[in-house]
Amino acid sequence: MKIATTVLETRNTVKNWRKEGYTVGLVPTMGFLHEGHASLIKKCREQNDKVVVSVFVNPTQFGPNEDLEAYPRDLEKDKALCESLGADLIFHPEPSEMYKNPKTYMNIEGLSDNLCGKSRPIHFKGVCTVVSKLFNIVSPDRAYFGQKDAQQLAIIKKMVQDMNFDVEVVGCPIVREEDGLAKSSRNTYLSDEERKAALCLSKSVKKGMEIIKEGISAKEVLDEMKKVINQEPLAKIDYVSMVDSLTMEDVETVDRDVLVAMAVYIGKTRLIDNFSFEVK
Ligand SMILES: Nc1ncnc2c1ncn2[C@@H]1O[C@H](COP(=O)(O)OP(=O)(O)OP(=O)(O)O)[C@@H](O)[C@H]1O
Ligand SMILES: CC(C)(CO)[C@@H](O)C(=O)[O-]
Ligand code: BAL
Repeated sequence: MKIATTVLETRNTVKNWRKEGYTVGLVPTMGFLHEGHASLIKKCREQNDKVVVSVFVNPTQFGPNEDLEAYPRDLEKDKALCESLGADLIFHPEPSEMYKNPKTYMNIEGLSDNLCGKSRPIHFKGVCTVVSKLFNIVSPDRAYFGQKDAQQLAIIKKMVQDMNFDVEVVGCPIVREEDGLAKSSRNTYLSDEERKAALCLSKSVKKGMEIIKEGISAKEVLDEMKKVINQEPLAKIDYVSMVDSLTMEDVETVDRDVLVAMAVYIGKTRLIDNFSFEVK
C-alpha cells in the first residue's frame, strides 16, 4: 500500500492504473478510522480494482468554534486498518497541499440550508469543495459515503448530478455499536457517563422507525422521538426533523420518501443519527 501526500503523486499513480485498465474507487474520510469506515472500504474493495482512501481533516468544513484542532488523529492505526482491508493508496495531504490561498469554492443551494446546515452554516460548502477536489485529484469511478451523514450523502449526490462529475456515488448503511450507538470518530470525546447517555439517539431512532407509516404526521413521529431524548438529562437537542429525502426540506406528513434526522449534544459533543423511510 502506498502513502501519497501530494496531488501530483496521487494523480500519477492513478494515471498508471488507468493505463493498465483498472477501475478505481475512492473512500473519503477524516481518519481515525473505525468499523463504519471499514464497511465503506470493504464495499469499495469488492467493487473496484484499486482502492484509494483519503485521510484529511478538512479545515474548510469546520466553523470557527468547532473541533478542528481537537479532532482525533492516528495515521499509524489508519494505515494498519487500510492495509488489512486491501487498500492500494492512502492520500494524506497537508492542508497547505490542498489549499493554496483559494478563491474558489463549491456551493450547493437549498439542500444545505436545513438540518446540520442550520447550525453549521459553512460546513457543506467546505465538504462540497473538498470532495470536488478529491474527485478531480483521484478521478474515481465510484466514491463511497456513509448514510450516517445522510444530508452529506444527499448533497454529494446532487452535486455530482448538477456538476456532471463522472463518478458513481455509493451510499453505505450505518454501522452501529452493539448497543445501537452509531459509530463515529467523535464518540471518543464521550466520558463513560456520556457514552451511556448517547444511547438516547439510537433509542429515539428506533422509536421513530416503530411508529412511522405512510400518512402519519411528522409532528406525531418527531414528538415521540424527542420524548425519548428529553428523558436523558445530559442530552440537548439541536434538531430532530423529518425532511424530503431529495430536497432536505421539512415535510408535514409522510407522503413521500423521507429522511428523519437528528443532531443532539451529549455534554459538549454533538452527535448525529437518522433513518430513512420509503413510501410504497
Ligand atoms: N457509523 C458509520 N456507518 C457508516 N458510515 C460511516 C459511519 N461513520 C462514518 N461513516 C462514513 O465515513 C465517511 C467518513 O466519515 P468521517 O471520517 O467524518 O467519520 P465519522 O466517524 O463520521 O466522524 P465524525 O462523525 O466524528 O465526523 C463518511 O462518508 C461517513 O458517513
Ligand atoms: C466527506 C468528508 C471526508 C469530506 O471531508 C467528511 O465530510 C466526512 O468524513 O464525512
Ligand atoms: N462526518 C462529517 C464530518 C464533519 O462532521 O465535519
